[in-house]
This record gives sequence, structure tokens and C-alpha cells, in this order.
Amino acid sequence: MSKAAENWPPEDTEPATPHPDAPPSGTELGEHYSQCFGCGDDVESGLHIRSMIASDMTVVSKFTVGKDHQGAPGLAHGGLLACAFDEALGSTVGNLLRRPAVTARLETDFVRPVPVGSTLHIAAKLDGVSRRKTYVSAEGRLDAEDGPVAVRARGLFVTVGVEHFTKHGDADAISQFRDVRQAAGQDWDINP
Ligand SMILES: CCCCCCCCCC(=O)SCCNC(=O)CCNC(=O)[C@H](O)C(C)(C)COP(=O)(O)OP(=O)(O)OC[C@H]1O[C@@H](n2cnc3c(N)ncnc32)[C@H](O)[C@@H]1OP(=O)(O)O
Repeated sequence: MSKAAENWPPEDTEPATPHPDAPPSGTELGEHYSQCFGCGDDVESGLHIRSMIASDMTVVSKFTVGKDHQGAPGLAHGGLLACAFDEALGSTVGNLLRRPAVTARLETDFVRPVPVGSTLHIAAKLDGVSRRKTYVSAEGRLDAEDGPVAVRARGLFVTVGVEHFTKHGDADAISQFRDVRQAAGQDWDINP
């Protein structure tokens, strides 16, 4: 996968089993939390990533690089690109497996510069599961699904209980988030 790559996944895994209630192919996912830097509509300079279920093992996401996302003049900051892949990979794990999980490890290979105004087409897939660990990887292509590869990433997500978020996060905000989502008949507990 990358020049520095070793085996991936780095241990024996079982194939991932999509949750029976995972959204079907073609489902547009929207934001998972309005204040999420990756996908939230309320974060003005956020990434505003939008994702769609592509199959029972893959999710495709789009991230358009804005002026607030620069490192060098006119070019995306690498850390923000890593953030975009964290979001895309996390969305893949959360929506297909439907259990709360957090990023434990994230690797990125920056293959070519990503200019402001360009759109990364990110295709992410579940690579395997070992106990609480889910391995997932993605490629981001410039300006088209079959454009040149600009970034590759792979991550390890570890399944956690909802108490991970209530204990370490803002319990009041989580409570409000839960109420709003439940009132709208939406799930709230796969990654609040
Ligand atoms: C619909 C949803 C959309 C969601 C999109 C959002 C995407 C954004 C996602 C994020 O950015 S989440 C925020 C960033 N991540 C964190 O804040 C996580 C902080 N870390 C932790 O809370 C804990 O370290 C963690 C929960 C990951 C693990 O702690 P635990 O005490 O629960 O488990 P443990 O340390 O025993 O690790 C479990 C397994 O994972 C392995 N592991 C943990 N960290 C690792 C690591 N860094 N590298 C390799 N392996 C790792 C560990 O060796 C072990 O393997 P084994 O089962 O084989 O023993």
C-alpha cells in the first residue's frame, strides 16, 4: 500500500460483518453531529465531509478543500487531510458496524499535493476485525472517483462503550444530543 507498509492488517483478522441494520448502498449519511469538525454543518471552517454507503464494506466520502484548510499558500494542510481521513474511516466503521469506536491509530501517506478548491474522493473499506479492533483503509483521489491518488490512510478503531463519551466528554452536551436525535427518531449512540 505505501512505501513504508508492512502487512495490513498487521495481525490475523476475521472479515468484518456488517450490522444487519447498516444503511443500504446509496444511503447519503449527512452529518453525525453538528459540532463535528469533520462533518458538522455548524462548524463554519470545518471540513463539511459528506459520505455515502457504497456497499456493505465500503463508504465513499467527499471533501472539498477550502481556504481555511491551507498549509502552504493554495495547498491543503496535511494535518487537515489526516482529519478528513479520520472522519471518512470513522464513518465507515460507525455506519457499517454500528457500534461505538474511536481511532486508536491513524497512518497517512501524502502522495501528491492537494490544492485549495479541489475535491478529494475518498473510498474507505473495512479490512478486518480482531476482538475490539477494526482495521480500515482508504484512498483519496483528486477531483474524480478515478482521479490520481493523492492520499492513502489506514486506521485502527477500537470499540468502546458509550460510557467512553459520557465519562470523558461533555455529559450535558451528549444528553442534549441524545434528546434531539431521539426526538427525530434517529440513532445517537453509535458515535456521539
Ligand atoms: C457514525 C460515526 C461517525 C464517526 C466519525 C468520527 C471519526 C473521528 C473518530 C475520532 O477521531 S475518535 C477521537 C480520537 N481517538 C481517541 O480519542 C481515542 C483515545 N484513546 C483511548 O481512549 C484508548 O486508548 C482506547 C479506547 C483506543 C483503547 O483503550 P482501552 O483501554 O479501551 O483498550 P486497550 O488499551 O486494551 O486496547 C485494546 C486493543 O487495541 C490495541 N491498541 C490500542 N491502541 C493502539 C494503538 N495506538 N496502536 C495499536 N494497537 C492499539 C491494544 O493493543 C489492544 O489490543 P489487544 O486486544 O490485541 O490486546
